[in-house]
Amino acid sequence: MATFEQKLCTRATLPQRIADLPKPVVLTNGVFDILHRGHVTYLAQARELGASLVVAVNTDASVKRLGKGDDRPLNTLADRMAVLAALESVSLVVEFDEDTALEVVQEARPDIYAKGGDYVMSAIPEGKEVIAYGGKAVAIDFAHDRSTTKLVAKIRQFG
Ligand SMILES: Nc1ncnc2c1ncn2[C@@H]1O[C@H](COP(=O)(O)OP(=O)(O)OP(=O)(O)O)[C@@H](O)[C@H]1O
Ligand SMILES: O=P(O)(O)O[C@@H]1O[C@H]([C@H](O)CO)[C@@H](O)[C@H](O)[C@@H]1O
Repeated sequence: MATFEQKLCTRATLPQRIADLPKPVVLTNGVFDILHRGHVTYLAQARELGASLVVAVNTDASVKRLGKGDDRPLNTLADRMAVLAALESVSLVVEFDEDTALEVVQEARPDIYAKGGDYVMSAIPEGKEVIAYGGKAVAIDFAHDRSTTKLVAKIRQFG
């Protein structure tokens, strides 16, 4: 097993694994189907908000329910998690099968919840929850105009 795979974490062990991380802990969530520059910049900025970064990743079934397209995700959960775990900015990677990461936030109780600037913190369940228990919710501005959907469209153009 590659060393970075030690960052992969089950839901059952999440609270204990978080207890062992340097504080403050930042948590974010998402699909991360084809990783791009926007993602890695955003994750590095999220990590800089604290001392550790936990990434909760949508299962393949929960991605399907998000309506990004019948062919999504292109990369399986196991592959998306492994790629994220290999990043220097990332401390732990966990999956979630619910429609939102609210339950993960309730189990993990991060000091800081971060999401890309396409979300309004006070409008999403994860942001509301962190604010309610006295944590911080931070929307990080987009540094690069990139998206997995755009990349897929570009690839299809030449297919
Ligand atoms: N270009 C970007 N800059 C900064 N943050 C981003 C960027 N793209 C996505 N993010 C953030 O990364 C997280 C995961 O995003 P997501 O997987 O939805 O990326 P995406 O490329 O927009 O995907 P898709 O095109 O499939 O919707 C979200 O919190 C999102 O806000
Ligand atoms: O990668 P995405 O599409 O930005 O990730 C989604 O974020 C949603 C957000 O946290 C608002 O609740 C979440 O609900 C969804 O399950 C995806 O993780």
